[in-house]
Amino acid sequence: MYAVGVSAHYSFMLILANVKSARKILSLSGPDLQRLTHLSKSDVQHLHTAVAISYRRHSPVTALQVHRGECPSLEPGHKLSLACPVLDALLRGGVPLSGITELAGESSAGKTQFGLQLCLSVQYPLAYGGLNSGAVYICTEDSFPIKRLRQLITQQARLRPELPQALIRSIRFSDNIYIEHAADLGALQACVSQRVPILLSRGLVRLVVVDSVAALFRSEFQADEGIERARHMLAFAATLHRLSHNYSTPVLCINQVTEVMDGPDPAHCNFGLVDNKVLPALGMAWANQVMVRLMLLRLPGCVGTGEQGGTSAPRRLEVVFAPHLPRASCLCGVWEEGVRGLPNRPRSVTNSVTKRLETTGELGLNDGT
Ligand SMILES: Nc1ncnc2c1ncn2[C@@H]1O[C@H](COP(=O)(O)OP(=O)(O)OP(=O)(O)O)[C@@H](O)[C@H]1O
Repeated sequence: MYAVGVSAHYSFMLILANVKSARKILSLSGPDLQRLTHLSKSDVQHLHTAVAISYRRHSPVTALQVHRGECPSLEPGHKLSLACPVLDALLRGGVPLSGITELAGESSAGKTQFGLQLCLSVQYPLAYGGLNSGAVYICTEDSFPIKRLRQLITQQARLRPELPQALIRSIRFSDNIYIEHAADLGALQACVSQRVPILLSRGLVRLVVVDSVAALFRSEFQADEGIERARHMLAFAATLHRLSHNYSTPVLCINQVTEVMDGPDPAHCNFGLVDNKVLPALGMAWANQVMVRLMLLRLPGCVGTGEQGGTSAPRRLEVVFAPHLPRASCLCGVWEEGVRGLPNRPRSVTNSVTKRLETTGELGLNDGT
């Protein structure tokens, strides 16, 4: 199919030359197109320009415009808030609007809790760190934790007391979260390449969460099918990148971890080895597709800064790599009302836990914030 603006004469010559798509026109050089269609040089130039213009989604933005903040569609500097000042400080504002952000961690580390919290945070107006839109949550493994989501919604006023309470009451959080289940890789690829773009293009969502990315790639390939697995993984990541960049939408991929059996390897340190024990799943092929890699590690003991005096197992959220962040970490916990970072030195950490965390060096890790 040709672009709007291609005249009947050009169409006739193109059909005769068996050039039947805009992609083919753009991939042929001027002289090649001239030779095949017998059009003049200026006609071919006009044809190339007409096809390129009608297929270009947005007009180009110069670096100067971005620098001056004259491109509102790019929302310069805006990030999706994690709904907690400590966590936002660690990530310098929150999750970036373009590129893949990965959150890896062991089972029960609290990865899904982060994903759910972002699905609520994205629904707030820009002024409160949201994107004024909904979220799509793609489950590949477990069923969607709907009860926990309902609980988090009812607890929003406690999690975010600084926000106008009327605003919190006015948002119909559960109406703006679209849940997808993908049981195999084919279903996952169909979901991200067919259904998710529709939600994004209609402005219904501006956050994509994949929970988890490792499950299907791990289960559908044997150990000797590494190349095939990498091929599928790159195709999947390319689709996510395209969606993220076209719609300026954060993509959060939750990942599992693998235990390192053969001792510490310094090469692993840059890719997420926490305490020389675990590494995010899916290897280097996947790591190269990720822009921001975060690790969540559950620590022993308990901390208590829950709104109603509740306690939580402490966690450490660590920036493993990101182009705009130093390697840093902070302590956090999961309470009934959601996930919260703990200020630099949490006063409410019980004495024994404080001692244990101090001896293991877990406290005072807010080095980069
Ligand atoms: N209502 C709640 N109140 C307090 N803490 C909770 C609540 N619900 C969940 N949690 C905490 O969150 C943990 C589970 O977190 P989550 O389901 O996000 O783990 P996960 O990292 O996604 O694990 P998996 O990889 O197994 O899915 C629980 O162990 C608990 O510590």
